[in-house]
Amino acid sequence: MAVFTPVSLEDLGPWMQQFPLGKALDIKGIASGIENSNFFINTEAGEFVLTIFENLSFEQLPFYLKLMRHLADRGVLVPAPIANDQGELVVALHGKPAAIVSKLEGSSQMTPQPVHCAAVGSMLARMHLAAQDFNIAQPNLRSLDWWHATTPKVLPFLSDELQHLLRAEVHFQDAFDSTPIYRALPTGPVHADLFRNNVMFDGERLTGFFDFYFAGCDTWIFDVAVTVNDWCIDVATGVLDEERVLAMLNAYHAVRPFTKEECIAWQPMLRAAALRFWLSRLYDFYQPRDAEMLTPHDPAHFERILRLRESGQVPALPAV
Ligand SMILES: Nc1ncnc2c1ncn2[C@@H]1O[C@H](COP(=O)(O)OP(=O)(O)O)[C@@H](O)[C@H]1O
Ligand SMILES: N[C@@H](CCOP(=O)(O)O)C(=O)O
Repeated sequence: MAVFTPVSLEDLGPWMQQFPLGKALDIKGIASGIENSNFFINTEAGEFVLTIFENLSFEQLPFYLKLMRHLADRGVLVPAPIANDQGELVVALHGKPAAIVSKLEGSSQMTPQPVHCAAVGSMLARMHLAAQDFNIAQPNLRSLDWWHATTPKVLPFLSDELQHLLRAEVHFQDAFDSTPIYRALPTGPVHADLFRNNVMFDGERLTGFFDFYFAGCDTWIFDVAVTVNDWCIDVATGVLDEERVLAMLNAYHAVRPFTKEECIAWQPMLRAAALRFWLSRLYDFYQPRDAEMLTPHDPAHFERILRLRESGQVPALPAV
C-alpha cells in the first residue's frame, strides 16, 4: 500500500474542473510508488496519472514539471504535465502539491536485452540535447555536497572496512571533481535515477522515461553511468554485461558523440554513480523515514558494484 493521501472520485470532481480534461470517470490508486501518492485517473479526455507529492514542496516542483513539459514539447518521450486554466502545472489537492501528467503505455522492462539498452541510450542522448536550453537551473541534490553531508550520518553503523571504503571513495571523488578533466565535462539537466523501473517499454518500443524527481543539473556522463550501472549488469553480481553496455553506449554516441574528456572520466563516473546509490541506500537503511520507505533497497548491491568499478576493467566509451 503506497497511497499516503487518499483521493476519491467525489474529491476529484470539483478539483478537475480547472483542467481541460472533461469529467473524471474513475480513479485508482497505484500500489508500487514509494515517495508519492500516485493514481491512474480516467477522464473524458483519456487516461492520466495524478501525483500528490508527499515530500517535495510547491517551490521545488516547477523545476521537475517544467523540465518534463520542456522535454515533451521537444519530442522526448516523457509524461507531459497538464496545465490548469491558470497555466499552472502544480496545484494544491488536500493541502499538498499535486500534478496531472499523461499516462505512458507499457510497463517496465526488468530483464533488458541489448535492444532495450540501445533504445534507452538513444533516448537519453536526445533528452540531454533537448534539455540544453531549459532555463531553470537546479543542482543535482544528491551530488558531492550531499555525499559530504550524509557520509558522517552512516559511518557509525558501518564496519571498519566499509568505513574505509566509503571514506576513500568520497576522497577520490573530491579529488577528481577538482581536475581539469572533470571541469571540462559537458553538463545540463539530467534524470539522475534512470533505473529500469523508471522507463516504460511496449515490447521493444520505448514509450517513455518517468519519475524525474531526482533530476538536476550535473554532468551528462554521470547520468550515462547511473543508467549503465542499472541496465547493463548481471543483477546478482553487479558485473557489467559487455553486450548491453556497448549497445547502450553506441546508441547514445550515435546521437551525441562522447567527448575525449568523457572517455577519460568514464571509470571515475561509474564509481561516482555506484557511490551515489550505495550512500542513499545506506542512509535509507539506517535512518529510515516514517512510512514512505516501505522496504529499503539493499545497500550491499551498490557496495558490490562500487568495488567492481574500482578494481575492474570497464568497457571503454566509443572513440571520439
Ligand atoms: N506517467 C506515467 N505513466 C504510466 N505509469 C506511471 C506514470 N507515472 C507513474 N506510473 C506508475 O506508477 C508507479 C509509481 O510511480 P513512481 O514515479 O515510481 O512513484 P514513486 O516516485 O512514488 O516511487 C510506476 O511504477 C508506474 O507503474
Ligand atoms: N533508484 C534508487 C531509488 C529511487 O527510487 P525510485 O523508485 O523513485 O526510482 C535505488 O534503486 O536506490
